[in-house]
Amino acid sequence: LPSTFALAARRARLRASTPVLVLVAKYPTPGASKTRLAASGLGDARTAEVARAMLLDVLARHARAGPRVQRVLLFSPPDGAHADKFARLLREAGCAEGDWTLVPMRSTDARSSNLTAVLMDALTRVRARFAPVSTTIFIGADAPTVGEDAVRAAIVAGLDGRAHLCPAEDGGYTLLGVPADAPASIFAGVRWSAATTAISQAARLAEAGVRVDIGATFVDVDDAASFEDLREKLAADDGQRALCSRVWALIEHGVAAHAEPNAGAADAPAAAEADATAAEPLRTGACSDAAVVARAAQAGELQLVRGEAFGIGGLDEALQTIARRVLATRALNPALVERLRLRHTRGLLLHGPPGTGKTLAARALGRLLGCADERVRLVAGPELYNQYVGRSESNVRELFADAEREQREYAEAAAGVGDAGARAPPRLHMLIFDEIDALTARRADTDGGSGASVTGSLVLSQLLAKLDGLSPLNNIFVAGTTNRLDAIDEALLRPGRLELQLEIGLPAVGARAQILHIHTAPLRREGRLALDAAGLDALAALAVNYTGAELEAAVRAAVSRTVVGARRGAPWSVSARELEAGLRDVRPAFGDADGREALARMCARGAPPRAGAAPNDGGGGDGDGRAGDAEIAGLPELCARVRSAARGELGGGTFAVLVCGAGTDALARARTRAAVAAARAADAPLLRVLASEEPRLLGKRPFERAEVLARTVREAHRSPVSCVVLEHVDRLAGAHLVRGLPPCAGDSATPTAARVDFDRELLGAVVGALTAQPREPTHVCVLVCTCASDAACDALFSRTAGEDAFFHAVLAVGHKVSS
Ligand SMILES: Nc1ncnc2c1ncn2[C@@H]1O[C@H](COP(=O)(O)OP(=O)(O)OP(=O)(O)O)[C@@H](O)[C@H]1O
Repeated sequence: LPSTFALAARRARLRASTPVLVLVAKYPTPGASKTRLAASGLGDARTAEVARAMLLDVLARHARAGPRVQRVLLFSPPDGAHADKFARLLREAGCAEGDWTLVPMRSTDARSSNLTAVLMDALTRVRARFAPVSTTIFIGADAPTVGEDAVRAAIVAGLDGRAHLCPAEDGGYTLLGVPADAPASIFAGVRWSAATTAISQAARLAEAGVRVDIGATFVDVDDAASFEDLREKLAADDGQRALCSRVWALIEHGVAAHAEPNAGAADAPAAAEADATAAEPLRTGACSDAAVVARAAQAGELQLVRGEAFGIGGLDEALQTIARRVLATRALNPALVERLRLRHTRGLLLHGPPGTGKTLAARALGRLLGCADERVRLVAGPELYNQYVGRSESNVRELFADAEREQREYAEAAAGVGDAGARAPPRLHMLIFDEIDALTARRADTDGGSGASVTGSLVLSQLLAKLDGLSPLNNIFVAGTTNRLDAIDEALLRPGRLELQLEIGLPAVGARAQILHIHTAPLRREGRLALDAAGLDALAALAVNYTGAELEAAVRAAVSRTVVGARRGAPWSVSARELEAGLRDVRPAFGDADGREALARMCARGAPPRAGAAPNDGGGGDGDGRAGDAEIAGLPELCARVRSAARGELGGGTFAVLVCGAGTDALARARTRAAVAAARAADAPLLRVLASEEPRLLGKRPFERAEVLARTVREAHRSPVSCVVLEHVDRLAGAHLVRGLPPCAGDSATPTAARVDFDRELLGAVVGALTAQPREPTHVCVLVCTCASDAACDALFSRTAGEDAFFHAVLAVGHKVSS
């Protein structure tokens, strides 16, 4: 109760105080503002016009904000001449006398261009001038769509002592409401003009003990891409268009930026361009409470980590998890980290199919960690190998050398020996091992001590030694990417090594739309994309199982098609038709193209040897189990069940079908046709056919065959719906006939009949494939198996007796399965 009263009293006090809205604005002088937008082909004069129009819109829009709100125009350059110019702008915007108070921008230190100093000073002066002040809300002139609702939300949050932060789409922020109790130091150490500006600001607020509400996201215009985003937003929203009438008028009169912008950097309130300070890693600042660890990781702040700011689509959740696990402790003061004996997460392993953005995500993490590009090293696995004895291991040691040297110098300086200049904590280095499986294949898997395997093992041992030896100050972060988690030596995955492991799977439909949006952005900016967002969404729905890299390739293919198809000199733009054709040009690795070809070959094998029959007509059937194959009793019903299973009507999981039939050639063919029909009924976007006579299986040892089978099924499970045909499952399981013992005169041994036996390893692999369930509970995998001999079929059933749930559907072609 007392605390409830205290809170109510504070609220009442704050309600009686004045909220102040501070617009940070730089005068739109040609050549001196929005340099990146100007460089994008718009030119200095037009860019200044855009900047001016946005400033006028913002002034007019917020002049009408709530009656008790004080409005300050914090202007730069801060001289008398510009004060007059801004006064004229205010009149031009239709503002009444007193709507805005003109305050020249000033910084408290010699570096007048430092945005941190500018904002700290502004906060202190505003609080002194309008005391008592409740919330101080900073906005910029580059975000004309930031509205009254956002300002109101900031004022309300301030009454409860919370900050309110509206992110920009590029990782910066467009509005910050600072509550009355927050110190001005919340701006110290913020990384301005970066894709991590918003999260860095949120981390600083958390360190100061201020909770943050994350508000709506707005466009912050500073380059061609964001200007185009603004155009799209205004075009789609009548209300916003009316409130941003000046900038819209310019857009309507054909102002457009053209060249490829420098993506990724962000401005926080308008004057961010003026900030010349070097970006600092996220580990400065003072804090005194271990609870800040929890605060830094609180969900609100993590919403600020957006893949789009790094040109990554569909990986927001993965990036937020990485940020939570990796950034939270690194946002703390190193001294506190030492006192609390905290150990940062020092390693990350991203695994998943090729081309899904694992390397992109690892690089984005480097930027989130404030690692300058020269301190991020991308190492391709095989690059480290050297034929000379010991060279490969020394290559590994060299990778760590710089970070270790900096760490040593710091430790020496702290102990009073060595160079005193090295007292600043060593900066973070990042190593990204691409295809780390090449480097660290499981030591047990390396075959029998060949030269290569011994080197691989030594390289891994060296890497493990280096990871274990990293000093507690943790000035190095190691990330690995792989397509084969199963091939990674477990020693590498232990805590303290690559302890955070995340799967980056095939992108779902929303993620595919985002990726297409990212890769078509340059076309859109150039006015060469004849497709809106809804069109891209429709395309994404078509591109089932395409990875990010394949979507990018499809866009490239569409551009080539359009350019080739366009008449010489005629204007061209990429349409939905070309993008669809581009998708068809790219064969997705997790698609059905290879499977369809294999199925067509199977279909040809299944055709009855009838004179004049087309190879693909399945002998009087079209192979889909609906119209033809009438002579195979039960096939239409089987196909109907498969279809319903593939649609998810029977729930997620593995759905196995066994088609048996042997004895005569006609039965064998009918069996093959039935399997093809069942596989086609599944109509799965991922289709694989594995036959025992497969070239990739021939001549292979049982464990290698088992591995191919396991990998095929594992990959199939990545797709929402998949179908794997195991032709001759009995042979895949290594079925063979064991001759019986004949009765023998004078011998006590009982005579036995011939029986079918299996290779234990292969049978294990087949049973494993039949029982394995996709990790995603909604994914469906249809396994269509054929069995080539009655005896093997019976044996397979007797082997799996009690577990006949293996086969959810059995079609016995021309004979009766005994089980
Ligand atoms: N999620 C994504 N968003 C945007 N682009 C993507 C995405 N995933 C992949 N791409 C595109 O594909 C290219 C390759 O991606 P990346 O190298 O990160 O994949 P990967 O998963 O590391 O592949 P590999 O396992 O083969 O190394 C990227 O440069 C990018 O253009």
